[in-house]
Amino acid sequence: MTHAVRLAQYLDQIVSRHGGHYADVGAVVLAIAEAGRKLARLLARGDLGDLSSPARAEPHIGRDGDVQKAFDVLANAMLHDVLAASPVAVLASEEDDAPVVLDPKAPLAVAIDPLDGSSNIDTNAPIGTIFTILPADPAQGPPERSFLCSGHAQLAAGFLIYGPHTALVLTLGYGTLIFTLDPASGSFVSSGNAVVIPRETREYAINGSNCRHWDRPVQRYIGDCLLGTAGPRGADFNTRWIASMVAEAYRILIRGGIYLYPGDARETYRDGRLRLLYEAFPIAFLIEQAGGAATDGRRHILDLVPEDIHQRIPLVFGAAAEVERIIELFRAPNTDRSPLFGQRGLFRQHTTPQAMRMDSLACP
Ligand SMILES: O=P(O)(O)OC[C@H]1O[C@](O)(COP(=O)(O)O)[C@@H](O)[C@@H]1O
Ligand SMILES: [Mg+2]
Ligand SMILES: [Mg+2]
Repeated sequence: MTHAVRLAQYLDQIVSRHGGHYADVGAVVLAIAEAGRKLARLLARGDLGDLSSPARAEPHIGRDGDVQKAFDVLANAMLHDVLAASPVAVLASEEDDAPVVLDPKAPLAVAIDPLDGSSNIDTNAPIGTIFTILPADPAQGPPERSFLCSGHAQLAAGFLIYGPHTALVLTLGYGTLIFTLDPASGSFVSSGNAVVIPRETREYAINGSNCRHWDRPVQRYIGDCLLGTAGPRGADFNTRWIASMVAEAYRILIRGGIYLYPGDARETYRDGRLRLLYEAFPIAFLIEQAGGAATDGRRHILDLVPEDIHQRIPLVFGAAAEVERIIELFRAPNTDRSPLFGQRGLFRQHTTPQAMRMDSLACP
């Protein structure tokens, strides 16, 4: 039997059970939660005025074609402020080209996606803030060095989700817990029960508009799901796509499922869309601590080491049995091909994804 626990209490418990070095980690988590509380209050107003508009008159278009919104910039500035007053040596952010040194003598490095799913600000769909906390590299090297280590180095990771309610999903390596914000008291409170993702699922999330660009193993996996009870899976699948990874991850933590943002044949999407350091690493840590799995198709996400703080990575996470199935399809993509993607199927088989053309689509 577990009891409701406040965030600060939980962090104290971790310190007393697992060591004093978690005190600094706890201070950083509380600082991020404080910024999240303020962001949630702002978003709850609804009318954000210019905050949901492009950040500049000459819109800054990112490498993936995204326009940086004024709210992306505001969220980044708010997180910088709280983390500058925390034991953080260096901060990397999706919104900053290079890491920013805060307190060179401090023990921790933090990487953030200040606003995930920011294309959804106007639509009232859930969006969030993702973070990972790592040990700072004590050597006086270039600031990015602290971030160029494997995902196993993470001391803590989490995300805030700003939806119908605000919640903080957190792991310090001792299970994944969800803390819900009580707007009356301002406290984040958890039931104390660790989250468990079922191994099996019949629900997947992927941006299906990119199907003609996908690599064969992904086409095969989705094709089998689409065939439902008539196909090799022998079961009907449900599909979801919110275009906000925190919202998809939250749903998977609550009721299971699998999320895919694979690499594809488009020039700028060979490595997918999501960033290894501040999107894939924290989500993989949270999902694995909840009994799920995360891969780029071939390797475990947490085994990877970024070469660059903004490096992208194909990302598949969620129900462990489905993630294993995807890894198996990448290992042996041609065995027992799905009829949906065969010669007379929905998508004709091409030797390379680049060779696929629109005229190869034939609606069933
Ligand atoms: O618009 P697409 O290609 O479907 O991509 C949506 C994905 O991109 C993201 O919005 C990327 O995150 P940012 O909003 O932080 O750039 C994910 O949250 C989401 O799953
Ligand atoms: Mg993001
Ligand atoms: Mg973002």
